[in-house]
Amino acid sequence: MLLIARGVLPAVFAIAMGWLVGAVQHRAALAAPLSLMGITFVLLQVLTPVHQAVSANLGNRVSAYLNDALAKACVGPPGIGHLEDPGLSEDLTVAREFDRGQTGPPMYLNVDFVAGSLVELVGGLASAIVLFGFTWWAPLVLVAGWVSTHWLLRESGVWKDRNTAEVRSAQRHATYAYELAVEPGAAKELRLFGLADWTVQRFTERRRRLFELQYAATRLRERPMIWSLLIIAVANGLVFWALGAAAIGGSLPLDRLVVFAQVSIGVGMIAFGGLNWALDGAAAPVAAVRRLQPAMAPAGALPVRTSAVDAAAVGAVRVELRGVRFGYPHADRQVFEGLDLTIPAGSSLAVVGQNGAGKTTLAKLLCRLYDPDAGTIRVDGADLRDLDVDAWRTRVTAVFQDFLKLELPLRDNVAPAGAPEEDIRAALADAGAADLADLDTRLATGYGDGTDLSGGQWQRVALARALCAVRQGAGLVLLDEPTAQLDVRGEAAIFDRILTATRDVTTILISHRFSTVRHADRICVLEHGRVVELGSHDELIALGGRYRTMFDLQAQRFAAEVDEEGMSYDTL
Ligand SMILES: Nc1ncnc2c1ncn2[C@@H]1O[C@H](COP(=O)(O)OP(=O)(O)OP(=O)(O)O)[C@@H](O)[C@H]1O
Repeated sequence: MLLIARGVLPAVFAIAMGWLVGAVQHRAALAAPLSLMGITFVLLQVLTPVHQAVSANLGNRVSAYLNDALAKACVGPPGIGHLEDPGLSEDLTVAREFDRGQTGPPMYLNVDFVAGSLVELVGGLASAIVLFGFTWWAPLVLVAGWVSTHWLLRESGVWKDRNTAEVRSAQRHATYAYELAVEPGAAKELRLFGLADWTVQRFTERRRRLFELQYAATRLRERPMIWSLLIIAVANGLVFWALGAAAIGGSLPLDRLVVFAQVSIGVGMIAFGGLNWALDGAAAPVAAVRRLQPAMAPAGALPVRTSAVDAAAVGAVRVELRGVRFGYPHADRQVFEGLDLTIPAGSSLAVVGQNGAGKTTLAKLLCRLYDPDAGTIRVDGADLRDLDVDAWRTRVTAVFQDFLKLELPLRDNVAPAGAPEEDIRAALADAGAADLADLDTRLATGYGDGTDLSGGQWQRVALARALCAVRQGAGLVLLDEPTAQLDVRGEAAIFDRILTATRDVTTILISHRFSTVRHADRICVLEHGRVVELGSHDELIALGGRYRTMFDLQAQRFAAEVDEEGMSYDTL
């Protein structure tokens, strides 16, 4: 309504002006035409800022809708393949970054442009309708002339090529360099390794490339420009010639001439303005989100079998992997090529192997973040794919290497889904973090009551989260380098407590530290996607194979340590 009202006002103003001229000519009363002119003028002034506010609001709502839709598309799938899929990452960048204003106006401005341009379109059409009062062909000629500019100049649209791979890739790199520059996480090493200038240069280069692409797309191409000018000149020449001829011939009185001359100019509002460009700018993130939604769902999907088994069991879990084959999507290398492994319920298994051997991938498969390409993973005899994913995930818990640091109070970091306070405190104590902070202290700086933790302290919190989940019923615990950031003293002390706390559940410990590994009931050595050795520490040492070699290598570098207080640590 607002849009149409604003659009027709210029035509109404032209009519009022003609009425006023006629009234002056015929010495009639001026009050009515003057009032109409006044009201129209005031409305024109008032409606513009109102309209801008409404369209900015609409733009913000569109942004919020897109952000919501993207968040749901990312979080919705039960697996995580869609977030690690290189084929989706460029769309993800466009969809995520659209409102930062780096690659085009933010959504609220785009929507304002679109709304403003639609007002002009309505205004031009309203003028054309009034012009029918002069003659039938004049508005048709003018509208055709001005509409042709949309078609002819469309080719020069700012972001006509916005969705090309080159634009998206330049955009992604520019964003990456920008984040490196502004995020605190990268600040230390950027400075230490002298990368600050490189980052700025990289950002500037990518931005320049984006501007070049933008300019190339914007550049008015000569031929369509000349055609546009010609068509518009001919159309306006014809109409104004006809208006002049009619006025001179006496068939068009002055008041009508004033109206028709004004609306003839007004039809020009239809011309190619910011509409196409703004529509492109507003449409690109919408298109990216709409492409992502259907693409992400299958990439992160975990097929549900019809014969779903209830996973609401309790106690330690028995895990069996048979002939498991797995490769990450789009990767040319298989991580597992027929992995066989059995982990009895209530036992602890340490997994060792070189970097990239697949230890973390094994943990991801057991959490069912991915399904194997072939083979089966059975828990307590049931195929993991037959279990309800959410129910299974209440039975498995993990500390990953890149564990989550929630900007929430310590209490919520330990029990994100809630747990009795005594369990939270006990879990913190088991992780050696009993005195870390008050449970209600927010673990983030930048808040009045917040505090940040050291790397090792954060690791204890992540450990406490897993141990708290054990108290809530998890039967399988995956610990991926759970003590990597702890000091030797802390590690030795905590490890015993972890073993006690996880005594009744099945534990899989991934570690390069043989001082912790040796405590596990059994140790498995992963190599080239297979188990090459399996047994207790003593058995594998006696075997004299891969484990023995790795153990001896580390043993040469670590002797029993005695600190300044005379305490000795069994580092190996
Ligand atoms: N998201 C991913 N997409 C593609 N390939 C991946 C992905 N994550 C891991 N890989 C590859 O899978 C292989 C196994 O990785 P994984 O992280 O399981 O090794 P790891 O044994 O845990 O290594 P580390 O000891 O360094 O932690 C590696 O070759 C790695 O490059």
